[in-house]
Amino acid sequence: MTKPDFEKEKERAALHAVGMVSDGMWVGLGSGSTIAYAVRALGERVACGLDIQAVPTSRKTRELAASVGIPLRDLPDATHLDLTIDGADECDPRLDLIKGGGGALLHEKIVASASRRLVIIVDSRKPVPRLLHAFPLPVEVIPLAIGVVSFRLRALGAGVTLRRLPDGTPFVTDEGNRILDLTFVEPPEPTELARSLEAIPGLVEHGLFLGMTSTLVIGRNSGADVEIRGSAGVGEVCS
Ligand SMILES: O=C[C@H](O)[C@H](O)[C@H](O)COP(=O)(O)O
Repeated sequence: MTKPDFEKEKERAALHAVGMVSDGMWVGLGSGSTIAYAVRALGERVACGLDIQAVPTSRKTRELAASVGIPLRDLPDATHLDLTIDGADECDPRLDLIKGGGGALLHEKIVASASRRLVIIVDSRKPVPRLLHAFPLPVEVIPLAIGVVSFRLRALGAGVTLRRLPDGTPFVTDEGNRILDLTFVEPPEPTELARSLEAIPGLVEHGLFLGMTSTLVIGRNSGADVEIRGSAGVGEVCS
């Protein structure tokens, strides 16, 4: 059996999602390696005359989008968006997600929450039967609350790890916060966990995106290019 080409899957999912964008839209751009394919493809459509405004969710996405000529708006300028394209670390059959593997969950959740449609693009490794059984759940915490928040997270049954860079220094988010990665020996129900996390002062946001996804696009290697879950919808493609 041939080994799956996950980069090909990401690209196929990204191309499909970019086909859903049409003239006049305000488009949210997520973060991560899968989104990079979408940003480059969107840049090609902009070069062909597609007229959009885009709101990036991280410094990295902003830089890439600017480099391919996508017109950009800042998050404070946005009130609502037509469509957001983003990646995910895990997605379950209800299209609920874990996000934040790259540490961009706070801006991503604000943009997703302001979007009429959230289109999630993933490769075939991301769909799982249940969340919280494999990928650690990222939460963003203000630096001075790290001790207090960690204590309360452990009381909820979580294993807590401060995310660090390869040189050992703490990872710092675009908002100057820290990321704690949570693991569970006995994974809780995501909705209940989300409620508990939202009640902890100093915990700014968590990576559970529940009930937000409109469409999940899974890139495939063989057969059809993509598998769609949730609502479909394809716009024009630049030739
Ligand atoms: O913080 C990062 C984001 O939530 C990403 O969308 C997520 O980690 C997926 O990234 P990738 O496409 O690189 O797997």
